[in-house]
Amino acid sequence: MQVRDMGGLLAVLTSWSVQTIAALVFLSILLKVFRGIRNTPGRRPPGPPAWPLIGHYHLLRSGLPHHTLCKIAEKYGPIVWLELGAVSVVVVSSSDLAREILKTQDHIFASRPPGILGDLLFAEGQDLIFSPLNENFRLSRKMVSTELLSQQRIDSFQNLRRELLLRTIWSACEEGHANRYTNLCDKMHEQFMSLTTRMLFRMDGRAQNKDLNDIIHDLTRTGWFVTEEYFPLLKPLDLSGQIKRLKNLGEKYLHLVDSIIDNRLKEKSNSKSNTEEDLLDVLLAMSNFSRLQVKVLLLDMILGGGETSPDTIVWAITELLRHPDIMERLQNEPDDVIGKERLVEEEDLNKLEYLQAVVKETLRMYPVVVLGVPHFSTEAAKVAGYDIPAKTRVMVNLYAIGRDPKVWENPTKFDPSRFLNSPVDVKGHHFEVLPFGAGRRKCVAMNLALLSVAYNIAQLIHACTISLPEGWTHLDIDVEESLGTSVRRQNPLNLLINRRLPSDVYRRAGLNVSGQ
Ligand code: HEM
Repeated sequence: MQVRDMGGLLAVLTSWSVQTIAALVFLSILLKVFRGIRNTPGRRPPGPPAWPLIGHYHLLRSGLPHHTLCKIAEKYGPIVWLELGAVSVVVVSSSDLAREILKTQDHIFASRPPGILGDLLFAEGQDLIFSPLNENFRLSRKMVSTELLSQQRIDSFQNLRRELLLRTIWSACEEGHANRYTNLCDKMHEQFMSLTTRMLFRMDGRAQNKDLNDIIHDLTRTGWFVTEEYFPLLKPLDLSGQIKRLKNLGEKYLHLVDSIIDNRLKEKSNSKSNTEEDLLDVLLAMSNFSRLQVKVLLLDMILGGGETSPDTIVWAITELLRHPDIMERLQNEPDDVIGKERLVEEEDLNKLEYLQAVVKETLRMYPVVVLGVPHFSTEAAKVAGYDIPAKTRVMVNLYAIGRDPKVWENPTKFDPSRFLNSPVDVKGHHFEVLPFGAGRRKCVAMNLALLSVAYNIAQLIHACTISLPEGWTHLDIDVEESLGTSVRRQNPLNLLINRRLPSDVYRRAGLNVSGQ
C-alpha cells in the first residue's frame, strides 16, 4: 500500500515520441490550470523545488520512498509539501505531528483519498482500507473489529495458528536434518498465506486452490504504484499498462470469490455445512453487507494480513542473527520460564518480557507498512502553523518516526532492552513508535498481528537452532529492503534450521518425528 516503483514515468518519458511530448506540454498547461483552481490561499509547509509538470515526482523515483522522504525531512523539517504530478501530498515525519494528524485532528484527517487502486480492486472504496470516512467505513470498521477480528474470534483460530506454525517449524527442521537450507522468507509467507486462506475460506490456498493462491500472489506482489494516479489526464492512455493489469486482477479475484461463495451457499442449502465457521460464513450471515462488499472486505483481510506479519518476523530473525548476544538472551528466557520439556504456547507469551521487547524493537525499526495508508483531509486545517486545504493527501512516515534521533538514542541500533521497564508500547498510544498507526484508522488487526509475530519468534528460537550458511558470520547478514505491499528483505534469508529440544517434546506436541 505504498508509493512504489517511482521509476515508471521518467523511463516512459525518455522513450516517447515528439507527438507525445507535445501532448504532455499541453497536459502540463491543463495541469497548471487544474492546480490553479485547486490552490487556495494560505501558508503551505516547506518543500524542495518542484519541476514543471511532474512536481516532486522524480524525487521519489530513485531508491525507496520512505528513505527519500527521511532525507527530505532532514532538510526541510518534519512537515513537507510535495506535488506528485497533479496530487498534493503532505508528509509528516515526527511524533508530535503524527499526534496532530492521527489524534488531535483525527476527525479531519481520517478519510482516504479516492484513487485508481480503490476503484479497481475495492469497488470504489466499498471495503474498509480504502473507504472514505462515511457510513460504509463506520459499519465495516465496527463489523471487522467486533466480528471478524474480535478477541473471541482470534481465540477461535488458536488451534489453526498452532497447527500451521508447527507444520512450518517441522518442515524447516526436516530440511535442516537433510542438510538443506530453508528460505525463511518463503517459509513464513507460505504459513501466513495458509493461515489467511483457511481463516477466510476454510481452504488452504497453497494446497487446495491453486487459482486462489496465484491471484493472491499476484495481488501482493503487484506494483501498487500507478503512475496515472498522479497524472489523471494520462489515465485514458494507460501508458504503464498498470490500470489494465490491476483491472484484470480485480476481475479475476471477484470472479473466483464469486464461485467460492456460490459453492458455500449451495453447501449451506444442502445443509452439508456443519463444519467450523470461517470468516466467509460470518460475513455471509450479515444482511447489511452486499455480496460485493463481502468480497472486497475479504480482500482487505488478504492484503492487510498476508505479508505484514511474516515480513515482521523475518526482520526480527534478521536482527537476532546479527546480534548473537541478544539471540542468546532471548533463547534463555523461555528456557528459564517454560523449560525445555514442552513447546511454547500462546498462553506463555505474556510471561516472556524480553520477547515482547524484541517484538516492539523490531516494529520500531521495521514498521513494515512504512508510510502507513494515505489519509485525506475532509476540510481545511492548520497543522504546525501551516494551512492544509481540504482534500489533501497526508502520509505519516512511520519509518522516520521510529528512527527519529531526536527521540531515540542510537536509533539504528537494534536494542530491545530500551523497551524493558518502559511504559512505551506500539499500540498507538505512544506517538514515538507507531507501526500500526493510531486513531480511528489504526490497524484493525493489531492484536492478531502482535500475537502471531510474538508466537512465531518465540517458537522459532525456542524449538529450533538457527544457523547461518557455512562460512558466514553475523556480520554478513544485510538489512537491504524492498517494497511490496509491505517492506520486506530484499535478499533471501537462507538458514540451516534444526530441532533444539528432545524429540519427545515435538512428538508430544503432535508432530510426526519418526524421520529425526
Ligand atoms: C505486523 C503486522 C501489521 C502491521 C505493521 C500493520 C500496519 C498497519 C498500518 C500502519 C495501517 C494504516 C493505519 C492508518 O491508516 O493510519 C493498517 C491498516 C489496516 N490493517 Fe494492518 N498491519 C498489520 C497486520 C494486519 C493484518 C494481519 C490484517 C488483517 C488480517 C490487517 C488489516 C488492516 C486493515 C483492514 C487496515 C485498514 C484499517 C482502516 O482503514 O480503518 N493488518 N495496518
